[in-house]
Amino acid sequence: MADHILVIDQGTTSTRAIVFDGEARRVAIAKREFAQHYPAPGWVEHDPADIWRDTLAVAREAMERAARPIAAIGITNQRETAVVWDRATGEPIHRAIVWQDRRGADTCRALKGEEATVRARTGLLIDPYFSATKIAWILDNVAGARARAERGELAFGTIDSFLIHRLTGGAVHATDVTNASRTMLFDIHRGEWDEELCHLFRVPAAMLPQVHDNAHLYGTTAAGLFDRPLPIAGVAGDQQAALFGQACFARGMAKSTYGTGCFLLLNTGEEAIASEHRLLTTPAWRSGGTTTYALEGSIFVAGAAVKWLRDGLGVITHASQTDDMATQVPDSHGVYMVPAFTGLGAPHWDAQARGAIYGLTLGATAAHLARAALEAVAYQTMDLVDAMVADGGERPAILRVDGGMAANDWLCTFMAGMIGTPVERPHDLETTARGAAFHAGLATGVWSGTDELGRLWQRERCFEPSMADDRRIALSAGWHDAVRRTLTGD
Ligand SMILES: Nc1ncnc2c1ncn2[C@@H]1O[C@H](COP(=O)(O)OP(=O)(O)O)[C@@H](O)[C@H]1O
Ligand SMILES: O=P(O)(O)OC[C@H](O)CO
Repeated sequence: MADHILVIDQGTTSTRAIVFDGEARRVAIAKREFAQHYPAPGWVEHDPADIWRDTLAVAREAMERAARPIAAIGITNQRETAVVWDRATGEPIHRAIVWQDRRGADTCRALKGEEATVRARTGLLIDPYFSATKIAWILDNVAGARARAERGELAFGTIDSFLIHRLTGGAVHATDVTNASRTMLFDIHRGEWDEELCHLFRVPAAMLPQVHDNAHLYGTTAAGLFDRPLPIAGVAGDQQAALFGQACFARGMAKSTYGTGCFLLLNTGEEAIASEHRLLTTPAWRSGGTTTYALEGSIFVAGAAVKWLRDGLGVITHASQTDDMATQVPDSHGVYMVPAFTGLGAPHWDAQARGAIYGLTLGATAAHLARAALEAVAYQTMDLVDAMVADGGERPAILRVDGGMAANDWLCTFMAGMIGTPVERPHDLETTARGAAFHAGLATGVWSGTDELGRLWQRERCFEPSMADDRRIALSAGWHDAVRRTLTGD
């Protein structure tokens, strides 16, 4: 029996395809980076044609390298990013508006009075990060689009949905519960689209895809795309997929992914905890109609601050150098970096805040800046964990980390110290793709259930907390002072 799973991981800056074997080991990978478009300050767009072209290319390449029969396809993706296409031709009517895009800010500000309702139903805050205002913008700015959408001629989808549509030759318009939950149009308690929210955000319900469990037979790839038609059997937004891929199946387990940004998710079981600290409540997965929920803290800048040290300031040539630089100095010399380059996410949600560096003296060096950039990531993680605990979530006994930046040993050690919890790193840092593979493998009988999947998770290293309390308290106070000075109150 074929037991290999092909996962398409469509991220913000690259599209990857990874083949996993029946032991969830990676046997082949192919990757392509694609163009980012910034048509105006605060706007970010992707061309869906690029995404489709790269998806096909990397999927074919990875399958060829693996040279094994594929049992099923899993899809995981950057969330919230919105595509609107013509149902008749399958052609997008505008470029995709990316999750980082802030053009819906004015609309969101005008609707702030409705926040309590939106929060109660969707688990989200009113923010341009989510899809709803992006869809409305396309309908209002492409000639004739709104009328066509109302007549049912246009379809909306997040990237997973767009890819399912393309892969099935236009036969299927569907998404999964995790992607649906990031639109601001989905009631996470009833598990359905919400007509009133569609009305509020001016998105015709006729445009929306059907919503399914994560492990589900979404459709079969169209003839001619691959050697033979393949079932698409698992779909999840990338951060929820990472929680699943990190085998955080039990309530109280948490993972944090450090890529461009950082996303920390805590499994809260079948309870959808309403946050009082501006965290998001989000479905982690749905199986047999039963939803497991998570509390999510989203930080917009993590690895991006290190990238800025490299590309913006030129003080490093490779991201991994920050590990040695931070080790070289005994402390940050009083330097704090608040990486609010694109505003601050959870728990502050201050869209107008901008990055700041405090405490500079003539003694500050590039090593102190590098250390301050890494420390900021740990401080923000600490703030998220504290907010989750204050919301009634359990303090995670262990934090599992992944993503490119989790390769940084110094960061993992410092983070364990600041949050007072062991930080565990798995062998496979591609946990996002792994999570989608798990869903697809469950749907097709490659794996029997979460007990078996839990046994496939392998620890590479555990970083134990070893920081003295007085040091942690002093650093934390310095960080919070820096954040206070950065917030705009907007
Ligand atoms: N060893 C490292 N130390 C610090 N930062 C790193 C390291 N390796 C990668 N990064 C940062 O992590 C990010 C890359 O992680 P990745 O998971 O590939 O991101 P994404 O999928 O969001 O594009 C980059 O922003 C890079 O600056
Ligand atoms: O593409 P990534 O890995 O940066 O993830 C993006 C998130 O899904 C945005 O919510």
